[in-house]
Amino acid sequence: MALAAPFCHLLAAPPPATAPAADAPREPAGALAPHRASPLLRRRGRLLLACRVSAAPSARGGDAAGVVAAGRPTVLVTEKLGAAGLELLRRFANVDCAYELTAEELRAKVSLVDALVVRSATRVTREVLEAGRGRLRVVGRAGVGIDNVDLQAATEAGCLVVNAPTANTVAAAEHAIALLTAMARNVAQADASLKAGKWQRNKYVGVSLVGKTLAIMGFGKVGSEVARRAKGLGMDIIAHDPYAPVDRARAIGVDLVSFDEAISTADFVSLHMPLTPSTAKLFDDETFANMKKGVRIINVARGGVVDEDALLRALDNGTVSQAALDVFTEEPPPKDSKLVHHENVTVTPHLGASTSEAQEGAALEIAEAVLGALKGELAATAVNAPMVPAEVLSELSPYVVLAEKLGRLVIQLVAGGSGIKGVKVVYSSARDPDDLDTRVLRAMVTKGIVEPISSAFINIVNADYVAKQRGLRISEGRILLDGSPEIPIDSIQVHLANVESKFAGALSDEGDIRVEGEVKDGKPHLTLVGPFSVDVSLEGNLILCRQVDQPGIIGKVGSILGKMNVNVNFMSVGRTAPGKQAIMAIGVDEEPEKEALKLIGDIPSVEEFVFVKL
Ligand SMILES: NC(=O)C1=CN([C@@H]2O[C@H](COP(=O)(O)OP(=O)(O)OC[C@H]3O[C@@H](n4cnc5c(N)ncnc54)[C@H](O)[C@@H]3O)[C@@H](O)[C@H]2O)C=CC1
Ligand SMILES: O=C(O)C(=O)COP(=O)(O)O
Repeated sequence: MALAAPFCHLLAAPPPATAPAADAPREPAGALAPHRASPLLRRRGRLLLACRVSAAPSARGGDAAGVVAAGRPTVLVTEKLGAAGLELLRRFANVDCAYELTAEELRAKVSLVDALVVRSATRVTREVLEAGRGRLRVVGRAGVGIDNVDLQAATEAGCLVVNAPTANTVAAAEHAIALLTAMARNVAQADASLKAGKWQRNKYVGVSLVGKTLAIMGFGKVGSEVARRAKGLGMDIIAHDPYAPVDRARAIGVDLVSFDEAISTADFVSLHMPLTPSTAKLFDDETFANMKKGVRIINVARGGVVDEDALLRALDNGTVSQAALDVFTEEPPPKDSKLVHHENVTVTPHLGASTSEAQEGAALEIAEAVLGALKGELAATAVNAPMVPAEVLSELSPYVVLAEKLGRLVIQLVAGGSGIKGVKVVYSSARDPDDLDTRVLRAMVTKGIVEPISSAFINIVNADYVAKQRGLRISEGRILLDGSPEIPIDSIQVHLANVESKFAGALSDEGDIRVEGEVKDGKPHLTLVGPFSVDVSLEGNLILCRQVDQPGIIGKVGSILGKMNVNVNFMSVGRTAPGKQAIMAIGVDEEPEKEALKLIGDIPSVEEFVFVKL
């Protein structure tokens, strides 16, 4: 599906996949955060995509053309979503809601859709992403944890993964508190006992929370909200999180401590870290053995961070006196799971995010992100693509086009058979290098270089990955100019070192193929080929001719093209000195017939020429 929006080519490159950084709450110590609803909810009625990158029409506003102009995208939703989010998706896309699909059914369906929206129960494996290759461009996770999505495979396939990281924070934190208090007072067990006709007041004596130490393992969005709430219960809070900013903890009145200190001093341990290779089964026999005897554990994060067999052993030998679990390694857990049936364990079926408020919020948050991504916008919640702020993207938008065109041009100047290894992109700018984020531009140069010579489909998500796979080293350089930092970039040069060129005129004095472009009136222009200055719009197709500078050549070439019905839209001649070598750059709307190109080549003073499709 072709999309009309200006950034659709970005989705058609990335630092390594990283989870979005935790929101740093700034409220005073002890204050509870409100529900972190989606930007849409917060701005009531006005859809502002979290990362709007252009003046493209709003997805909710009157002009839906940005999304649907070239055909409505199709979105597959495989788990129940809040109604408002579904409604928003339906306004701009064909929505197929198909729940409880088998892996085989999912693979079949995914090949027919542009986007897939899931929650935690759908496993978006490499096979699923392979099945979607060529069409599937966005996976939206209506929630936080993206451990059910194979991020590496998505990146390789150029498929953007977005999540909804804020809408269910409060719900998850509230559920952790619910489990903490219910566990301490045996609420679930006492409820079951009373319903079974018993009255067991002595059996269900609980423990108090006030004055007890709670260790929060993973001090991100949910962890910090749990800390605030638990403070209100009079608990002493410590937290362990190797990546959490100390000031955020200090602002809430929480001490960040080492893993060992956290687990050995806490009466209650609440888990709030993501499931990653380094957190898988972090809570094992050894960890439990180092905990305070009789400790109580709450897990509203992911079952996989706990070795469930080890937990069962720790419960049986009394090291852990109680556990409250919302999440399991396998969901649903086996019916005869000893852990689930253990009398000292309180369980819920992954309900952390299941409040109506959180569901509506997450559904809207993901619908906005998916629709924005389908329009080619870079969502603020992209998980496997560079997080480039909206204003930066908006400012760089004409340079994005220029970067890709220069990449396309330079690769077509390479003589067949010469392998490209090193690409250097040099930005001339008066701006402080720290204020110029060039990741998107680098990705687009890569796209321009690799796409014409391969079947690879390259976008902002997978450009770096594909470049690495192909052994392409893309380096960047800066030329600092005096002048106004208002304009982000004066020119972009692309150099290819150690390659032969089929157009010797493009070789710089250092022997590399070199082209340079600028943005003029918002349009990409070619301004330098090798040592020759030219000025030609980088649109459509281009003929580059090298000749000895003399009168009449422009006329000869122009008349050949005219006779062949090829419209010349731009022409520029650059020369090193009068009467010496010159380069003629001719922009043409149509691709000239071979015969026309041959006739141009036959003009005696034309020493070489090349036709390039941009
Ligand atoms: N049960 C449910 O329905 C829900 C579960 N969750 C889960 O809760 C967890 C936390 O979610 P958020 O707070 O939104 O994520 P977040 O990304 O804001 O916070 C996670 C924190 O864990 C920290 N962390 C990473 N590795 C760690 C390690 N080895 N030791 C200690 N800390 C580590 C990170 O630095 C980060 O601060 C995730 O696993 C998420 O999937 C979230 C929402 C609902
Ligand atoms: O957001 C998360 O990480 C959750 O675990 C919530 O999962 P769910 O969307 O309820 O399947």
